[in-house]
Amino acid sequence: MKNDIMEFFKLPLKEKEAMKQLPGGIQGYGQLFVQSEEQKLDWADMLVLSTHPFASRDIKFWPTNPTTFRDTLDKYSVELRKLTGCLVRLMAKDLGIKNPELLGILLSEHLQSVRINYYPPCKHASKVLGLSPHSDGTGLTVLLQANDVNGLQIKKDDRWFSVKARPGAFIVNIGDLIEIMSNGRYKSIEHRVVINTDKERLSIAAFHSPPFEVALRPFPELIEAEEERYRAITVGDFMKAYMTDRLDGKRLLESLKLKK
Ligand SMILES: O=C(O)CCC(=O)C(=O)O
Ligand SMILES: [Fe+2]
Repeated sequence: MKNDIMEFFKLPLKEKEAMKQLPGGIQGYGQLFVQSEEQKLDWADMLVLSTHPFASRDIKFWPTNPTTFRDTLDKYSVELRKLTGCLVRLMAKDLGIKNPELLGILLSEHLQSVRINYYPPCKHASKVLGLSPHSDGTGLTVLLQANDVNGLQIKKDDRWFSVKARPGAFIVNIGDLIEIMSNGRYKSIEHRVVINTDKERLSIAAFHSPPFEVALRPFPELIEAEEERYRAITVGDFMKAYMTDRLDGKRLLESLKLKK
């Protein structure tokens, strides 16, 4: 996967633009969260692809150069779904959720998409951000810092900490949807990407979420003993709100809290 994405981003712009996003769409090569002509853009190119369910795949956006790309992504996404399934089972156990139906919400035909990020170096690195501060609007994200270059930072106690890139290691980020479902026991993590002056950086984020029609709310088993902390919203409505706004920390999730 690493080699295939490196080769893809090395292609001339014209070739990459064959996979260009279409107006109003999310999948494809380009940028996301662009709301205005005046907005300062993040210092990155990205390729966004839906990988699961099969019907959500828009194959015209899947590169054919390198020739192995499609097959590699197919295999990579299947393996990451298995990994996510294991993690979710462990989390459900940790939360004490036994109801198989609830577990099914997390595990059933969930949505999976990947965002492949390419951050070019920048001489004025301190003046740009690779990716603005945000928490992921998903359930669980499995992230690979693909060429082992640092850049990811997480926010803790109002300070930014760098996450060291370790060869072959995945980073698992809790997304906003799991924060809601766990009634805040698991917190989504705010993160951003900073740019290097001399090194390019590549990453692959794989996002996993329940299907659009699922009404997200804290699991009933959890709120028997504690108060409900989040307003219910469907996955589809959450994602729509997330994708049509700019990235801004955990603002959207905060707006769903019942007590501020
Ligand atoms: O490039 C990274 O390390 C982070 C990417 C990320 O946060 C995202 O795609 O949501
Ligand atoms: Fe992210």
